[in-house]
Amino acid sequence: MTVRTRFAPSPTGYLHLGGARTALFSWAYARHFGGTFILRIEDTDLERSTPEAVQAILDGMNWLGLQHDEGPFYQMKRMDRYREVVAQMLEAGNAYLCYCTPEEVEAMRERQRAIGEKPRYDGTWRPEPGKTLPPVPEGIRPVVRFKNPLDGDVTWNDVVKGTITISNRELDDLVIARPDGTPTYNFCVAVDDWDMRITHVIRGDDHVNNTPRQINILRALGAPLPEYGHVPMILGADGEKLSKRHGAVSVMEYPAQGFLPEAMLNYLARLGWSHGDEEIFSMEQFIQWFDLDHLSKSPAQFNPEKLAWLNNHYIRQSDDARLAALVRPLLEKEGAQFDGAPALEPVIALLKERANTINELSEAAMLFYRQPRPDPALMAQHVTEAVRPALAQFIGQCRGIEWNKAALSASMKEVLAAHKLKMPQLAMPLRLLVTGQLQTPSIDAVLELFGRETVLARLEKNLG
Ligand SMILES: Nc1ncnc2c1ncn2[C@@H]1O[C@H](COP(=O)(O)OP(=O)(O)OP(=O)(O)O)[C@@H](O)[C@H]1O
Repeated sequence: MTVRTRFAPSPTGYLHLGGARTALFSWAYARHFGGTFILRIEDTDLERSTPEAVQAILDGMNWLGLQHDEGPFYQMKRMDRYREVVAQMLEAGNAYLCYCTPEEVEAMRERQRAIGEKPRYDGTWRPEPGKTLPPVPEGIRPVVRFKNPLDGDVTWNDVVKGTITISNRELDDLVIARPDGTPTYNFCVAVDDWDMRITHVIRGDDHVNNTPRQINILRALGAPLPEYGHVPMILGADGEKLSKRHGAVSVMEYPAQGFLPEAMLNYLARLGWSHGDEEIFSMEQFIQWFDLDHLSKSPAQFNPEKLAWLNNHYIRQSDDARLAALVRPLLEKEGAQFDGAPALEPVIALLKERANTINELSEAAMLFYRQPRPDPALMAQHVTEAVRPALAQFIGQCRGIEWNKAALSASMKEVLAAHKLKMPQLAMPLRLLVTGQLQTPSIDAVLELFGRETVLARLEKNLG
């Protein structure tokens, strides 16, 4: 059997980390078994679905590299198929027309609530052998209801949660088509999973309540049942379920903030799944390891610090050319001047250790691409009369040394010894004069990158 999994978001907003993590598990399960991963857009909620949200989902999946093998299938394009199945179910007696108005259904529920019963459809229009149905009222367009079994249980062996049993008495005769003929959610999902030959439905556990309804519909259709695995929810830092309606951030905010897709994937993979103590792994490794046995049964909370830590790891691992290509447009936006400035790649190499995001890397790199404007108060504090002679000697030595980190460091040490100063007394004014700021990576490395002519020009200009 070929494993076939699907991710089935509704385009009622962007893709957030909770949905993306669930998509990742579904994708990885298919990849692990050399199976097929299907993308299905559940766009039947016409009021809330938008083309922009569809695009946002596709963009998010694409950024993460969660390529689908089939689809995207759009439910709105499958209406004829749903109507066909509704007709078949009516024909087979698995569904029936119900002429109750919404007001009558509400009144029915009120009565049940009043006597302390769980509100449910009372079966007025449900055909049973020997039962006489009420006369069909004039001018009412009926809904179609599914003839849910009255007794017994629905049991499935959830691949994440273990055995789950729901009594059929808990389940109403679900409306599967509205008065205008449009099909409803659980019905469409069941037909789709059947038609798309889904073998494993891996989805968030917010869907557990839908599963017995879908199983009953699939059974009535004579369709094979997929395995179901309900993965725990991802909670936001506030402990609430991440949700579009609850202000969760779009996956696409993360590239904008300077996160790398491999860091995000690694982070998401560990949200609710583990392989021993492994924290850092590639997607190839993840696909090889991924199974449904090591999923956590409790919700996982989003932890921005851990994501930042992983991003820093992947930034350090990335080659400088790739990082430079990501950083350059950000620098350009900040008005960076590249003429006569150090090449970007060695700058990246110097700074990437400490950057948690590409944006931080870009901010740090600006040091090399703007004119320094040392603050006069800081100048007065650091460029004192006591250090000026030392600076003058250093400038003099700069002409005669080889221009590299080791030679610069040796030259500075010589100046310190001659003037009985400590390193910060020379390094701080040098930083201020050459870069305009006090916080930089090690001064010898910074000076090396700027190059002899720029360093001397800036020292001479800013020393006045
Ligand atoms: N916070 C979450 N954690 C894990 N999975 C989630 C989360 N929110 C949604 N999912 C899962 O993502 C998949 C796609 O969901 P869908 O796009 O329909 O979101 P939704 O359930 O409408 O979410 P929302 O509550 O944000 O509107 C489903 O399998 C759903 O269970």
